[in-house]
Amino acid sequence: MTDLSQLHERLREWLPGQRWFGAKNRAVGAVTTKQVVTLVEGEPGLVHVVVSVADGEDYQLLIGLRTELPEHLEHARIGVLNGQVCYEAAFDSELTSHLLGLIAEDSWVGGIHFAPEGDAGLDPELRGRPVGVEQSNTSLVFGNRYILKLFRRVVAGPNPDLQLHRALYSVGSKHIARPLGVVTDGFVVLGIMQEFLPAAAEGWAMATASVRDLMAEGDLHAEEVGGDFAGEAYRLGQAVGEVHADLRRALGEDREDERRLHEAVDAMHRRLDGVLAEVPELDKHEQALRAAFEQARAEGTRVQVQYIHGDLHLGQVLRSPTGWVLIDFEGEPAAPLAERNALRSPLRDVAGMLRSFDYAAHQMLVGQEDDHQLTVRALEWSDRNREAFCDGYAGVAPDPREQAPLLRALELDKAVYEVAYEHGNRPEWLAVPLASIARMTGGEDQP
Ligand SMILES: Nc1ncnc2c1ncn2[C@@H]1O[C@H](COP(=O)(O)OP(=O)(O)O)[C@@H](O)[C@H]1O
Ligand SMILES: O=P(O)(O)O[C@H]1O[C@H](CO)[C@@H](O[C@H]2O[C@H](CO)[C@@H](O)[C@H](O)[C@H]2O)[C@H](O)[C@H]1O
Repeated sequence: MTDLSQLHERLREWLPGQRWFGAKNRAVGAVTTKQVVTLVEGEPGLVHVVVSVADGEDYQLLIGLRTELPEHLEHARIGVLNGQVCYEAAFDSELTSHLLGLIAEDSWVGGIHFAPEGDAGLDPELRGRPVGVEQSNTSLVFGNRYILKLFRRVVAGPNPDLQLHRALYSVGSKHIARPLGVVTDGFVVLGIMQEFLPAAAEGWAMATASVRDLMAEGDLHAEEVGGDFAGEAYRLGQAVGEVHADLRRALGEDREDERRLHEAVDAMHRRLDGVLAEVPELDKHEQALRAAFEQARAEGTRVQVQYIHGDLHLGQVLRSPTGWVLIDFEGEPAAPLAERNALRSPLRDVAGMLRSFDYAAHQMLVGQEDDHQLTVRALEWSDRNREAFCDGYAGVAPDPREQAPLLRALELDKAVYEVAYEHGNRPEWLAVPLASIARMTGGEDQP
């Protein structure tokens, strides 16, 4: 095994600068190497590495090795090891192309299995380029036909993204990208490859463009402005309802049960405890949040549970020419695997999407001077699209609005998660979930 110990100190500095690194708001302790596998020998070389950071998180790295780094890869430099430059290999298409070849040829290298799914029939010759978006993981697109997502934080156990894609594909779901390949070391799913949808637009980009149109025409209502999103929000609601039905069909569901409601509410309080300890700005909302959680318990709504997406928002849905497609069934990146693999209420996904409409409408106001007209427009856009989404969902599944206290508690619980997420990843956006909590509970900090 290549000795990477000379690189550990450098990785301690480099890791927190990566978008996908989960422990950004904590000091990184010692870094140790768990596994090193040489995937490509020679110049340039490619090694697959799993490192542990001191607080027990494991991360997957793809490290390129060259004696000299060309100018266009300089931004990817990590450090120097035995006279060779080490760098983030995801940016080097000369190296990433090997990954597709390994999957297409169903290969084993040093205990790692690169396998095609079913009769995928992959073309091994396409070159890979990284997806240019901020991500929790790293995705490579091959010739606009395949997309390989390499999970950065690796956790042993069943991978919900892979399991749920396989299950949905097996029942012919219209709303997923076809699974085409998997990379695993037997304990951990390291990556999954899917059909790439080149003509698809991201829901977040479409929704925020619609909000921008509305803001530019401050005197008009949402339905009077070009780029109204309500028709798409309705179809998205239908698609999410259909995916939930497909997941029930493929994997079953569990009966309604009051115990589950208590467990769900207890988990909301526990999450709040954790976030309060990290983010003092949330203190003033504690009482109102706990009251909303308890109201859901008191209403005693019975909770039907099943497999769900787990982290549904407008950045996880793509509008393809034939309809909405849901991606990334991994669940919340920071949640423990057991929780991400558990059966949960489908209202959780509905709540995630409702939060996202609120985000799309209000993120544009962050850091701006208060403008009453724009604030009213943002609320109007959010209400209109949230209703349209619920109408679409209710056309194919039980109407989520019939369980209003639980839905509200789940939305607030998601907003608490977002407070922690923004605090750790995008502090300048912390105001977005905090203002939503204030609006929903009638508290301070309302814009
Ligand atoms: N099948 C696909 N076709 C086209 N683009 C995709 C596809 N899957 C993912 N993407 C693009 O890659 C981005 C990241 O994918 P995602 O699975 O959400 O990764 P992460 O878990 O890192 O957030 C998405 O926002 C989308 O723009
Ligand atoms: O897409 P990921 O699985 O990485 O999800 C994480 O990052 C999301 C941001 O990229 C974050 O979503 C929050 O911001 C979105 C806008 O950027 C908004 O649409 C979502 O509603 C909001 O929750 C997500 O929470 C996090 O898990």
